[in-house]
Amino acid sequence: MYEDWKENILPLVYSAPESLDPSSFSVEEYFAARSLISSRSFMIDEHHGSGMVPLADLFNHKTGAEDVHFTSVSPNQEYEDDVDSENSDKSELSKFSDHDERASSSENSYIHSDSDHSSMSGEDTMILQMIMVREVKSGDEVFNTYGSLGNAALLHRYGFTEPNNPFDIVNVDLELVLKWGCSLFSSRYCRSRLSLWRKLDLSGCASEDSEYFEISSDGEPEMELLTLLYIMLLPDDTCHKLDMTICTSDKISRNIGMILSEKHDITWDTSSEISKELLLTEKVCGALLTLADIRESCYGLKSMDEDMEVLKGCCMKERKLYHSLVLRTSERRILEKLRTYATEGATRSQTLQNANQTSTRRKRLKKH
Ligand SMILES: C[S@@+](CC[C@H](N)C(=O)[O-])C[C@H]1O[C@@H](n2cnc3c(N)ncnc32)[C@H](O)[C@@H]1O
Repeated sequence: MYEDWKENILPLVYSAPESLDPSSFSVEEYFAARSLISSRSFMIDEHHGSGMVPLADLFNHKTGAEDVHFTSVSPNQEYEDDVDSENSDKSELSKFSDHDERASSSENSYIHSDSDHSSMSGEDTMILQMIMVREVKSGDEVFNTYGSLGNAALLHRYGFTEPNNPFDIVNVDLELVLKWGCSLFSSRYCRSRLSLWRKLDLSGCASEDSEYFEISSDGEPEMELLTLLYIMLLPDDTCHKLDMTICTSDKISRNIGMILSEKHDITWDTSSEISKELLLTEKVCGALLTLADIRESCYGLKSMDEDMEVLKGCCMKERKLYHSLVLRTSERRILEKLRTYATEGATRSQTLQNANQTSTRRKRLKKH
């Protein structure tokens, strides 16, 4: 953004220093103007990109409970369609920030033009319908929804958070996972395990300058993270075997599934995907617990209780403090759930291992 300002705004100010007050065109002013626009812009379509839509940006956001809904329709459809049967061939309009790659590729970030009347075809006559989809009492606020967004995304794009947001997540950077790995193994070891993981066609979520994994609001980590931890902790011989299998076959998921099931003495259904249960070994669960601690340390020295205390005493006038505390405390609650998830996973893994050992012993006894 700074580069944008330097390239586009600064030359403008230099070109007309008498008529343009430089203080109105400072980098801070530019950032403020950009946030105002991006928090109110919509993705129109592939052809037009993002833009302002007068009136559609009137409404504040409520998660999963919109009162008003936007759809774009062709003029012919407008009078034919029944307002209640809105879903079939109309398209959705949603808010999005033009900085975010995920948002720009997510389903509800576009007005999906129906093919016959695409604005790309030159017919720029799509009509925007603003439809009330709920009863709203007179005097009550009418809400739209900007999508299924966690608090970090809401704060980053729109400058606010929602308490008890069911779409909240915690991001764990790949860098942080590697930091954990390098505390146990050499960096060469970690790099080779990471490259094996990549050979399985896996990756984290990508943002501008980092790769990360999501922990959902109920504390469940992404499959990709579990697989990476699992591979980091595999014994060398199993790892080598996996590497060889990957190099000689294209049925990657099936192969890793077979190797894992072999190791755990579990019957593997070749048509099924690798399950989280299979990956949740005691060691992987231990790694999750350490990762939760490392991630929590990013919040500094204040404890969760201290944060909650400050939040309780914080009024809405202190907007920045309030929203940063809602974000912090909700993320820390998710990390707590991740710990519970890992602890329960470790117990299940232990039980499964004990059961397997008992059954192996019985089989051996029968043979004798
Ligand atoms: C599209 S505008 C919504 C109309 C808005 N009230 C305005 O100022 O134009 C988006 C901005 O409204 C504010 N906003 C929207 N929903 C909100 C909410 N649930 N709580 C607090 N602020 C909200 C945020 O500042 C956000 O950047």
